[in-house]
Amino acid sequence: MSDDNGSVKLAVIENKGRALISSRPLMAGEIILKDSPILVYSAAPLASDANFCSHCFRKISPHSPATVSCPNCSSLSLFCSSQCQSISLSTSHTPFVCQALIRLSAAGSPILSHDHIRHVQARFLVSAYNLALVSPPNFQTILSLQGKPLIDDASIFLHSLISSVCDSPNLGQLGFSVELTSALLAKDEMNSFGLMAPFNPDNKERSVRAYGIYPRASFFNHDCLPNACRFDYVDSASNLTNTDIFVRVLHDVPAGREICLSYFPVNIKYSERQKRLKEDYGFTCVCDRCNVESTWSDHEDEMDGEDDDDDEDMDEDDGDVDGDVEETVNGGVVDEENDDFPHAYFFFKYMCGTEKCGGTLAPLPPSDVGPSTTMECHVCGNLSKCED
Ligand SMILES: C[S@@+](CC[C@H](N)C(=O)[O-])C[C@H]1O[C@@H](n2cnc3c(N)ncnc32)[C@H](O)[C@@H]1O
Repeated sequence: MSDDNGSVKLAVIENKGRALISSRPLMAGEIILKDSPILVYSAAPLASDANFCSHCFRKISPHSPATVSCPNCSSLSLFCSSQCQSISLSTSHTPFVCQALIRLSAAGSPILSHDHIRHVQARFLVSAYNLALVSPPNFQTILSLQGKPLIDDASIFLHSLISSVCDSPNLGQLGFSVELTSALLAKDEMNSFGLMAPFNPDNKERSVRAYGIYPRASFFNHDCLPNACRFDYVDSASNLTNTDIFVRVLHDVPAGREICLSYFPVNIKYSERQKRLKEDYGFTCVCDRCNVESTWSDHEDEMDGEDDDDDEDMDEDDGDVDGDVEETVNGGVVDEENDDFPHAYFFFKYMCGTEKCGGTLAPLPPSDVGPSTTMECHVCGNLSKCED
């Protein structure tokens, strides 16, 4: 596999599976992958009022003259324009989806007494089975992604729920079963990207508006000191491509190097990162940062600007980052004053300084004259001058 501009290719790495590696030297800020989702579904609780388009997930006002609703489920599904409505009625919001959402949201529906996470999983399953009916190749792509099925109480409950709300004689031909439902849930958990609502400094948590499955971006492995991060522009990008994601490298990368994202904000402490990666992704991280931090005591674990109470909250006062970095190699660090914290430079240069943000900074794409010195935060979107 190669992307549009030939910057990454698919490889297999021992103990990691498929991975994306640079096929040529990459310049800081370069867009190495632009990916469109094959499935996007809402992260909102069922039976809640929609305040974003059910197709493109752009924020909308229910009172805007352009806003239209679904002719069948009315306020359950609003669209930002008749164009989105028309596309959606034959793709993501077919009669199959509409009827399932009406039933799931009806008073007395068994899902309504469950946690938000089950609502979102139910939405995902309806969307995924709909995809199987409207785009079998994309459905097969989802099944080809990483993720081992686990038949547990949650998947048994969700399968029986979906059986009771989804009507289609064609589902049987797809192999509709609790095994398939469990497999889909595993693929979603392992591979979906959250499309975030805009950053609001008053909220501690940045809410996820929708989840998307991106067939090529799903091949990025995790590193606790990533060399790339992904950007989305759900509210600001032009209609119908606004759910695309863009992956940019943080710094220059030589050819043949694995390109990794961090699966969560980088300012999370070692034990929490290991726990999440094990529980949610099924692996033990042995990246360079984890190797260093595994030798730290619990006290030291909290010394790099991490906040125990809030993963998203970078407490700058706790940071060891003081700019005393002597030399850098490829985004790595040589800090002569602090051998125990070789990644100080990463936090200094690539960690967003906006309060309560926790985002990663990447340079804007390079121009003909060279790399940009403006950094963009992938969470709050703030632009700042590069600090060296
Ligand atoms: C989104 S997928 C990434 C692509 C995946 N390697 C594949 O073969 O499709 C996430 C999965 O990749 C593997 N993975 C990602 N980062 C890893 C790492 N740093 N070390 C070991 N395995 C990793 C884990 O199996 C994880 O559940």
